[in-house]
Formats: sequence, C-alpha cells, structure tokens
Amino acid sequence: MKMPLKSKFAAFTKDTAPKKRQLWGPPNMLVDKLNDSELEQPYSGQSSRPDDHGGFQTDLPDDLLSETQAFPTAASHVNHFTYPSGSKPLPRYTIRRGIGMGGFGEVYFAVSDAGKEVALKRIQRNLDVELRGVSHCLNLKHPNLVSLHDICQTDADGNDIENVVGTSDGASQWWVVMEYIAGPNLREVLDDSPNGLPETEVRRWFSGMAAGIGHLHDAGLVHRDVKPGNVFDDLGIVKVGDYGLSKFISSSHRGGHTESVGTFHYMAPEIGQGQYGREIDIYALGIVLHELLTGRVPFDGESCHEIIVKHLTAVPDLSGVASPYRETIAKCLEKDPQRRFANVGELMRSLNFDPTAETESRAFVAKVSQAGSPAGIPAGIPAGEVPAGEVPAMDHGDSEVLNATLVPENSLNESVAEEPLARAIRNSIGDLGSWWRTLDRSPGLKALLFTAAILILIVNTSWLFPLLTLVGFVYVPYYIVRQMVLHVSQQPSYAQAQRIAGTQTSMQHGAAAQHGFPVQKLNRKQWQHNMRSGLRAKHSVHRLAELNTSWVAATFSVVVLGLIAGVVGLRSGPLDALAIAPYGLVAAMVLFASVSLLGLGKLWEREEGEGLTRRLVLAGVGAGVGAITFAMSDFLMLPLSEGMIRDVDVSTLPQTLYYDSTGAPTVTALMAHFALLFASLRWWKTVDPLRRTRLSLWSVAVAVVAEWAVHQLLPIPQPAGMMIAGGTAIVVQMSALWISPSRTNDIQTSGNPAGEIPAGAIPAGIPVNTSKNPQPMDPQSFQRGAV
Ligand SMILES: Nc1ncnc2c1ncn2[C@@H]1O[C@H](COP(=O)(O)OP(=O)(O)OP(=O)(O)O)[C@@H](O)[C@H]1O
Repeated sequence: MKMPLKSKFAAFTKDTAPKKRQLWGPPNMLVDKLNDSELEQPYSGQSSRPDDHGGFQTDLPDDLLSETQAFPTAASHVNHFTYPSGSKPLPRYTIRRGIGMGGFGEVYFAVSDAGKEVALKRIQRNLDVELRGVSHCLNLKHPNLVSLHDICQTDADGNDIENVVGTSDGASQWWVVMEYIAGPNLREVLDDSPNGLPETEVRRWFSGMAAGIGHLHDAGLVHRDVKPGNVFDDLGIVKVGDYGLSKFISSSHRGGHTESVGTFHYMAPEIGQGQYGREIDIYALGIVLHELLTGRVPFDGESCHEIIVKHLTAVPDLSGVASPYRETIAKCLEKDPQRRFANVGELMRSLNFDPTAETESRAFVAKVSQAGSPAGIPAGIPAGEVPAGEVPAMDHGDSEVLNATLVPENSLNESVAEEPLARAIRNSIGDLGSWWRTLDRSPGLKALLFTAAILILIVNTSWLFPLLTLVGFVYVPYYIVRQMVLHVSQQPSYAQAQRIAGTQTSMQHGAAAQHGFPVQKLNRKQWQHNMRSGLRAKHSVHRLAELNTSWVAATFSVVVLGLIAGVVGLRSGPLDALAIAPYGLVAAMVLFASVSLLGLGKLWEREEGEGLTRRLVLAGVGAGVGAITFAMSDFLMLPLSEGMIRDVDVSTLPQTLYYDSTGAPTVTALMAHFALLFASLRWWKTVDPLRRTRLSLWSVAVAVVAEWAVHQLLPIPQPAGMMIAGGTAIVVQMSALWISPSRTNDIQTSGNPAGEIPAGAIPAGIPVNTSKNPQPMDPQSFQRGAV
C-alpha cells in the first residue's frame, strides 16, 4: 500500500519528532523556552539506537527532546547536537539551540557578540568545501532568498583559520553563517494541509519561490535542491534557502545529501545523467506547484527506485489539476529538459500571475513587468531609490559568463542545448499563447479575431506553403545532422550517462559507505533493470541520432569485411566482374540485414520484450532479405544454382513451389530460408546495448550454425548463406550501441559469473535484493538496517 508523503516524512521524522512549528516563532520566545540551564546539560554520552520503527530512541529527557530533537530527514542518524547552548564553536557567535539536521549537517540558532541573530550550519563529515565562487553566493541579495552572511573554517579548538581556500582536514570545521528565519518552512505547512493550500496561498508561496530561484538563475546559479523543506515563510515573505551549498560541496561527498527521501520526489530525470542545468530547478518547481495545489507530489512510490523510474518514464496524472496550472506543471515536468520552460519568467507568465497581486514576490514583479531593469529591484520602487547594496552588481551579460563558470558539470546539457531557431519559434509560440490568454477582450471578439487569422492564413497558403516546405527541406536535415554531431561528440561518455537509475545505487552506496560498510555491487539482472530504465527515458531524437551513427558504422564494417573476404577469396583466380559480383551481393545483403536489425534493436532496447512477436517481425525482415537477394542476383545475373548447393540431391527439392528444375532457389525459397533463419535467432539480444560484450564470437558461431541447419531444410547457395549470417552477426555487434558494464562501475563483473551477491559481502541488517526479478530496495529499510 502506498504511504502518503506526509506519513513517509513522518516515518522518517518518527514520533519522537515534535511538530516543528513548535520550534518556530519569535526567536526570543524560543530562547526563553529553552532556558540555558536545560540546554547546557552536556549532550555527549547520550546513546542512540534504532527503534522498532526505524527511527531512534534516545536517553535524553522527553521534555528536552520535544524542544531540541534533531529530526527532519532520514539523514538524522545522529540524534543530538554536537554543541550545547552557550558554546562558541565559531568565534563571535554563541549558540542558543539546535534547530535541526539536514543532509549536510546541523543547523543552530546563534547570536553574534553584537546581538545579531543568525542560523549557523555546521557542515559535517569533513566534506571538501570548494570556495571558488562562494563569494558570489555570499553577495547575492534578494528579498526572496535567505541571505548567506559568511562561510568560515575553524580549527579543532574553534579558532578562525585564516586561509580558508581549500579543503578541510580532519580536524577543521566548516560553518555557514546565514540569516535566521523564524517562520515555518513549506514542508511543515504542507504537512498540515494534506489536500493542498488555498489558491491565494499557492500563489503567494509559488511566486516567492519563483522569484528567488529566478534570481539565482540570473546570477548563474542552479539551486539543485528545490523542495518545500528549503522554502521558508519569514513574516509573510517567502524565502528560498540552502542554495549554492550543494554546488560548493564536492560532488564526491554528496551521499548524505541524497539520503533524504524527500529529495527524490523533486529530482529531475536528467540528474542521473549528471545534468545540473537550471532545468532541474524548473522541474522541481513543477513538482512543488503540484504539491501546493493538491497536497501530493506527482510521482510517489514505495521506494526511491520506484520514484526515480516514475520520474524517468511515467506521465504525470494531472487530471485533478485545474487549468492553467495543469499545462504549466505538464511543461515543467517534461522528461526532456529542453521542452520545459526556458526560464522562470516564462513559467510565471504561463500562469498569468498578476504581478500587482503578488506583493510578496516583488522581485519577480520587477523582473517580469520591468524587463530590462536590474533583477532584484522590488516592483514599485524606482531604480534610483533602491537602497545601496540592494542591486546586484551584475547584468545579464555577467550572468552568462557566470553560467559558463559556475555550472561546469553541465557540459552534456550544454552540448544538447536546444537548436536556436527551434527555441526562438517555441518561445514566440509561447509568448503568442500567453498574450492570447491574457488578451482582455470579449469571447465574441476573440472568436472573430481567431477566424480572421485563420482566413488570412488560408488566403496566403499559395506562397506560405511552398515557403514553409522549402524551409522544412533545409531545416529538417540540418536539425538531424546537428543532433547527430552533438550526440556523436557525447558518445564516449554515454555509458557514464546511462547511470540514471544507478543514481539509486550511488545513493545506497553513499549511505553505506558513510557508515563504513563495504559497498555492494549489483548483480547483472539488477544492473540491466536499472539501465533499461535509462534507455527507456532516452529522447527519440537521441535514439535516432544513435541509430544513424550505428548505420554509418555498419556501412564501414561491411566495406571492411567485404574487402577482407574479397582479398581472401580472390587471392588466386581471375579478378573479373563475375568473380567480384558474389562478394558484392553478399556485402549488400549483410548491409541490408544489419540496417534492418539495428533499426529494430533501437525500437526494442527499451523493453526486455516478448519473444514470439519479435521473432515474427524478424521473420518478415528475413523474407525481405531473401527477396532482395533474389532480385539482386537476377539483376547481377548471378546463377543461384551453380556449385553452391551442398549436400542436397536436386531431385528431392520441392520444385513446384520452392526450386526450379535446375535446383536453383526461387524467390519463395530464398524468402522462406531467410525468414526461418532470422526467426530462429534472438537478434534483439545481439544488438542490445546491455549485452555482455561488444562482440561475442559465440553469437557469430551460433548464427553460422543456424544458417547451416536451415540450409539442410531449404538449401541456398553456400557459402554465401553462411557469410550473410556470420557477417550480419559481426556487423550488428560492431556497430550497435554497447554500454560497458565495467565502465558503469555498478555491476559485479568478476569472480561471480552467476552474478549473485556473495553471502557475507553485506553487513547484517542491510537488506539485499537477490530475487530473480529484482525489486528496488526500500530506502527506509535500507537506512534502518544501515544505521
Ligand atoms: N536559515 C535558517 N533559519 C532557520 N532555520 C533553518 C535555516 N536553514 C535551515 N533551517 C532549518 O534547519 C533544519 C535543517 O536544515 P538543512 O537545510 O540542513 O536540512 P534539510 O533542508 O532538511 O536537508 P538538506 O540539507 O538535505 O537540504 C531544517 O529544519 C530547516 O528548516
């Protein structure tokens, strides 16, 4: 049974977690509640252990627990804060209380020596912090962003470390000093509203989020962790927090970050491919909008794997969402990042947000309604009156430069960037659509305008149609070639990019590794299962480009094999057209068969497939090969009877239907022969990107033996038949896409041919899925066991 999101979070936060709203409120009140005498009790020495529910029990007194417990995510495997109230682990700041714990570490409420209230985030686990570019984040100012004040490093004794650039050693400690937000976060608000929020509230939260995230994008940053838990209500102003951090913490250490199951629900499909463009934020915004409206996320499941697969493959059910939210969410949740909104402004325009109504998202107003004014100037405030320091010192040109420098991991994404003309057309159509929707005219007048526009188009078809056809003739080949070139340039990293569902594995590995457990490898079936999800999610343009690449490779392979066969076969004897022609015929047949099989393989790579249907289709391909063989031999005037039928007495052949009086096969015999040959072999396995090795000589041998067997029933000239069968098996394997299991790292490749996980490789308590039909592991039980 599916667990509602709220319960899922509740399961993680467990019943030990108090309503977090109790923790919020005016800070002074909180400080009062948590008086120092209570808080100064030493935290160390308190034991924690897994309880029956997968949460934790603690020996801390209940009343203290109710105020100070760390709880918010599954990552809360440490259930008490390191620093008690009154301590000064960071010079100039005194900790008042712990607020909560997330994927990166603990968050404290603290007060500076001068009395400024701040939130201190202690980055745990000796993470590498790359400070290059952090200053840019620190200097961002926007009403809808939680301000980052500083990032500091202290040594083991709590002293400032002067030279902060670099990575932390074991003894030093990183701290993020940020604006303290007293209000609730959106996760808590949504947990209290299982059916979603009223529309006005939806608009307030969403426009504030969009404004903050839009500003980040303009500054060349991608948030990467947009989720309700990172959005706060600060006295009516919506603020987005936790930005930038994931960028500056070395990716090799993000295991903890992904431990929170909540994150999976907002994870764009391309993240598994290492793409971190701003489109992932647009995707997450779409998910949050759905949740704001309905109280549910569009993709939920029993396990993180199920959720990821849904992100990759499922079409969201938006039937319960009213227009225009439905269309907007659908576009945000497009699997292909290029089909989503190009930017946050476009997203907001699709919702017809009335800029004047969203007072909380004033910066967004500034951006949308005062296009051209510096981003971040609240609407209604003349630029000249903006307080000093409120205007970010960058323009859009700077943003582009920053994009290039701050989002380097997204090279894959950059290279498949939408074709400029297509983007311009798409944007224009989008703009036209939103203009039409916002056009303040009566329905009658709108209908009249619409009819007039159609009429104008019809009247002008005489020149419009040829013009568009001409443009199409130029543009379509250009588009395909562009995609091919871009795709081919990405081919070397393809196997790596296919680690989509491997994200789950990485997450499990990350969690296991963090707890010091040996990392478990997947068995072959599990690996294939995960990889197949990635293949399924591939965009059809990429599929087409791959197919083109394979076809080109097949042509080269055929030429090379043909030359080799020719050199070997014609090394002695006359070198005339009649001698060369049979090799040409065989090469042409191998090419035709390979091209057809590669095409089918591309169609079938998404599924394990149903054998019988595929064999029937293959029989059709074989019949085609036979027919063309006959036609070509006729055209080249190659006798099919001469010396090539072996082991067969011509008089025994069924002449009326299959063979003529000389024993030469008719077109029917050739068609039947190849139909039988193609249907008898599982060619889809031979061209499967997930096959065991790129070129299996065993498959080639099987094809040749099968040809020999069919030849015993329906003889054809040999060794031409065997050359066609064997040659096809070689060419398709050489040219079909192959994802190397060893390059993807996740599979157990050696020492265990059966692919089973060896007993004892996994510590007790971590569930191991060894079933024949691998089911994804449940992150909750995983973490329960792991901790
Ligand atoms: N600036 C802040 N002011 C007040 N509370 C904050 C602030 N930043 C974070 N918190 C709270 O601290 C707790 C931990 O936050 P943190 O961002 O570390 O974790 P998270 O968002 O739950 O997980 P992750 O780090 O994986 O995004 C949460 O309850 C969050 O609401």
